[in-house]
Amino acid sequence: MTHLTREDAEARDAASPLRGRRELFDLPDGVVYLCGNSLGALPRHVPDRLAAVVRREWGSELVRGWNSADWTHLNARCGARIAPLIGAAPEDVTVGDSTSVTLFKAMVAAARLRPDRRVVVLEPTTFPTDGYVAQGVAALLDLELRWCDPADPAASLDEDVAVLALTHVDFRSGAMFDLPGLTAAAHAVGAVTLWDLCHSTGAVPVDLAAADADLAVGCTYKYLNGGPGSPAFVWAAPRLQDSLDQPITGWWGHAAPFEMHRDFEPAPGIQRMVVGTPPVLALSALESALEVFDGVATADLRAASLALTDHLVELVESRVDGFELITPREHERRGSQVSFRHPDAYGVVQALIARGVVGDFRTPDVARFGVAPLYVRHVDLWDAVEHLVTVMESEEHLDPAYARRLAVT
Ligand SMILES: Cc1ncc(COP(=O)(O)O)c(C=O)c1O
Ligand SMILES: Nc1c(O)cccc1C(=O)C[C@H](N)C(=O)O
Repeated sequence: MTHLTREDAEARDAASPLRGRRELFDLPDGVVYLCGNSLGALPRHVPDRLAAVVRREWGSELVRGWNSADWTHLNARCGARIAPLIGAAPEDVTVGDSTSVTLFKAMVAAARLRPDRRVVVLEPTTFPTDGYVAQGVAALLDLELRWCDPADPAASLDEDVAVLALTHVDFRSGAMFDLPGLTAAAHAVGAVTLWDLCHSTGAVPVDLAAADADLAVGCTYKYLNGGPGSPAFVWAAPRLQDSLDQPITGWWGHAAPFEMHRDFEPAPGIQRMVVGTPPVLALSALESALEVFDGVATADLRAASLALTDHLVELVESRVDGFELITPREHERRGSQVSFRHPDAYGVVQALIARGVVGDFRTPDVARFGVAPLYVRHVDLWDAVEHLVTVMESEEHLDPAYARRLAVT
């Protein structure tokens, strides 16, 4: 039995620099939400803001909204709000297409920065879309994929490598790569880096400028709470932007879209990564959602996330048996989730969901708990583990209703 109590958890929440932020979110009663690394929670003010965009900007303004509501600059406005969370200048980030499409554009552009080289290094346990997109890019540009050892990606670098493409925080284990160190190792052999920040941004601050990184992409529906399917962001170092040759040359990436010229001429800066008409409703929801980060220091975000994930590890390890931690214990190697292997992980996760503790399962045997520091409290973790103890003691996880099926989550 742990020496930790619910009162200790309450005291930790009261001392947290992020205390009170949870009130900005509309979370259902009785739910402990530990899946913000898949789909972030709904900020309370977003439904009214979105309704106003639909009624006033679209309904009343009609096509005039491009100017009167400044829809034209929504991509850039969202990018500017994300920038401080990734160590970027506001003008160096834009938002618009899905993560997979954005990865495709960025990977082609990255490879074209090194036209004399043929190898893309990536990691075999990366999120599937990253590998699939790389396979498509390799086929298109006649490149070779080199799957590195996740324990040592730098060992796969040599002077044939054009691009090192890594996901900063692993979706399954929550393990985090050394972004500055691997960026420097890639640069030492003349390669460029493409970082996927899907599982970092909004929970794990990064400093792309300080690391002298090259390109980065990330989704906005996880810790940025942009809503299901909200569009992804892309950043490129200012020193590279005017050399980026991305493959989907649409009119919104043109230097003068409304001049309607015959030939493509890329816009200056990061705008050239944009393709077509921005998804105004999705970007409006995202722009509004990002307000929950106003006044949040990135150091506080990280400190809160680490305190919470430490606490969750301690609670699980002291109160239940049979769960093998696969998330690194070292702070410098951990993102903002805690994952355990368990032979009945699928049933455990389903039994917890039935009790209102929403985490998720990842094949083959991983129970994954995302910790979004803006709205997950220490008491939530305490309550979640209380449920876990009951599930294991009463063997609810072995209920035939939880026999493993293919699920969308
Ligand atoms: C690392 C990573 N990359 C990409 C994606 C998703 O790409 P998309 O938004 O295109 O579905 C995810 C999660 O879905 C992810 O975890
Ligand atoms: N993007 C998702 C989706 O379209 C459906 C279901 C889940 C997702 C996710 O985001 C999964 C997530 N990237 C993961 O880390 O597993």
